[in-house]
Amino acid sequence: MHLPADFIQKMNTLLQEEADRFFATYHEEKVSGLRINPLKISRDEFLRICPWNVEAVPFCETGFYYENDVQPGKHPYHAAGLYYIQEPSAMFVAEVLKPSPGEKVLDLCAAPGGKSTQLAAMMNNTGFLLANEIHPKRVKALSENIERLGITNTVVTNETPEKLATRFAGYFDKILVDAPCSGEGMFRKDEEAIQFWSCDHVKKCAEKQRYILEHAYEMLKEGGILVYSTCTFSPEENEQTIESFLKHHPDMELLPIEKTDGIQNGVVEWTQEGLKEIVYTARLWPHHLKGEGHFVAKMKKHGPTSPWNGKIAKSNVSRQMLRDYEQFAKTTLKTSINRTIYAFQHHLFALPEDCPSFDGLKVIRAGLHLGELKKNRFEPNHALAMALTIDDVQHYLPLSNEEAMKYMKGETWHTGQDRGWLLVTIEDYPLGWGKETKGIVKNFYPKGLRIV
Ligand SMILES: C[S@@+](CC[C@H](N)C(=O)[O-])C[C@H]1O[C@@H](n2cnc3c(N)ncnc32)[C@H](O)[C@@H]1O
Repeated sequence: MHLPADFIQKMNTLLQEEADRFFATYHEEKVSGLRINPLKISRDEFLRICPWNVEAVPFCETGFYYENDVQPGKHPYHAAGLYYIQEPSAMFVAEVLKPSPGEKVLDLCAAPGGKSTQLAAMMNNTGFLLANEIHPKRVKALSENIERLGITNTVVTNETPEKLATRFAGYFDKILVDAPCSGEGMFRKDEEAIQFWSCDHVKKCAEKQRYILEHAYEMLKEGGILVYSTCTFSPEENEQTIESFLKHHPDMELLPIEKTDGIQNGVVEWTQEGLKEIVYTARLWPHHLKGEGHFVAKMKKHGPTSPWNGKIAKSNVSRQMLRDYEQFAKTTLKTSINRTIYAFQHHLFALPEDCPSFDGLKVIRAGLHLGELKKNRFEPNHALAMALTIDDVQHYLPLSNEEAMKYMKGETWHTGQDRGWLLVTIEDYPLGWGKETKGIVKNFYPKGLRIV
């Protein structure tokens, strides 16, 4: 691995006698992790069915290390949303924000969704999570991950922080800014981050982070909590970004983060003006724990903030649309969806609780995508399958691991029965829909997700 000379010099100056231990980690193997999805599976159940050797991540209750020679991302359990592949240090960030069920939460820089999926699970799919991503390509991956993990309390948008701030001033209980950064902490995993790195890039990232934080501040309610994180080592993007933000916002208080298992304090000497409380922030270093580099700061807003004065979204579904959906629900489901139902053209969505109106925003996913009305027939969406359990449906088709791989390739099934919509499952966890007519199950696994 060829590290930039300026980076080596900078880290030597910052770390001094620790530098050798730090650089030695670049000769070690990367660590790989997955985080189970408690919306679908418990820790004990996962350990019962898990086909690989795994070891608990000490600073995240739902996190596990796995060995580098296995590929959990290719197993049907991944397609069933039982876990999310995530770099272990990154798992600590959502643990610091720790939203509760029923809260209003914003993940401002959310793609591909590692932290959003963790936050939604902590909220137990209740309340309202806005997962936003500015990049139009990256937002698709975010939306797919929200779907795969069976998340129903989340609206995914593709907006700038500025535009969101005009709509959500004073709205959120909790906000995460997992900022775009120079990615120094990911050099072991991501060669591209090395190619991109320069002292100038670090400076530009720091400017961008300040702009994003300003808008996050506007959207936080009085008493609200803001967590800022990066996956870089540079003080300009970490201690100094936070020091400068706090200087401009004296009503924001830096809160101590509890540190265990090798997590270190932020460094006062790396600030510009010697802010003592910066030790409350957390640094995750690859030479102190099993994970890559991360920085996390937690802050509380004390200043008076005008309460949000926007509108709540109302159902716009016609009687006919509702009748068509109910016809499907009566024959296929054993559960009812007790949320506001909203139509975008022919598509129906079940909105999160007390969902604000999002007219005029670029919405990629509005809560749970129920399905589409096609010539007075309702066709369920893959997202609905992913949010159900076998107890929620009239009929399901249990598959073995080998059969599940065939399903994910798009194969049809001969069953000899005629039961209509079936939830296709592995180990009782949904993989998608099949429609059984005259003995044959047509495959509704989305074409874009199929394996070749
Ligand atoms: C560190 S990544 C987020 C990772 C994500 N939170 C996760 O856990 O999967 C930072 C994200 O910020 C986005 N971003 C870049 N510029 C931005 C800006 N000006 N405002 C908001 N987000 C931005 C990037 O496209 C990128 O997806």
